[in-house]
Amino acid sequence: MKFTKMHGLGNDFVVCHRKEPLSLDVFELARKVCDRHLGVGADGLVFIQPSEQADFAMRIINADGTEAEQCGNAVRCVAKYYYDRISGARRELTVETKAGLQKVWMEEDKEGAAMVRVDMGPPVLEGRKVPTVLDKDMVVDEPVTVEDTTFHFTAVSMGNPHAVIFVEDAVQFPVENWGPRLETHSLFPNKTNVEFVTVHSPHELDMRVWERGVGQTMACGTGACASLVAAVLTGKAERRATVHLKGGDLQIEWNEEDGHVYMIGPAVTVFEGEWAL
Ligand SMILES: N[C@@H](CCC[C@H](N)C(=O)O)C(=O)O
Repeated sequence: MKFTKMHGLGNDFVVCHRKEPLSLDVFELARKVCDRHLGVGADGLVFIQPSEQADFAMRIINADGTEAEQCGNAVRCVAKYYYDRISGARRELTVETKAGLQKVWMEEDKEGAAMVRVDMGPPVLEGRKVPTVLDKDMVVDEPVTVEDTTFHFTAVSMGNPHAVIFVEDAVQFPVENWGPRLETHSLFPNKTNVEFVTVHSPHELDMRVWERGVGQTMACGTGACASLVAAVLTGKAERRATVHLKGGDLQIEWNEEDGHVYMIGPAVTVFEGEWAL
């Protein structure tokens, strides 16, 4: 199986372009390929597949073998892959994901990294649709208790679930300690991605993430979108901000006119390889 190793701000993927579906267990394959000691090493295995509605479809399987509905950093990577090899000079592309159709624009290259703009669609805020057991219209600043510590979270779905928690200092926050316990808390029957966020100014946020099915990663595109939406909902930020992540910055905008969230960030190709099936 030929693959390309790619990353978006250090959130890394093994990208595989298949015209035919693989006849083997792709979830087991993801676990093996993503293993950082015994495999290629990645946060996820991503398939580019044919689509009837878009230029191509993307499927993302987390390192633990669970499938996610959406992945912002992977969308930028697959768009770069398709643009470099397939689309010719066409800069506007469409991608089908489990969370819906997305429009992507290839912007200028900066020092080897393509900048990619993605329409991530509207956030879903209804408590019943965001996979929590809370039966509310919106889940904003709700308490969640782990042992004797209570956090307050805002639930935002960008196709995949996020619990955004505002903290004093996201950069120093012990993500590895609280992340796994919040990811698997009984409030989140489908588990959740967890973002720890500090708002420095209405246009600047620090974010650290514990990703569902992966662990702490260097960046999360959908997490950055969810964090800005949560910061706007709680009156902490304006609709356009820079989100600083471990791996670098994303520009996020929650557009007032169409209600969609737009993300701009880099996508990088690292190397090509072949995995013996
Ligand atoms: N890194 C991603 C999100 C990947 C999926 C996530 N782990 C989930 O299970 O929802 C991003 O950049 O959005």
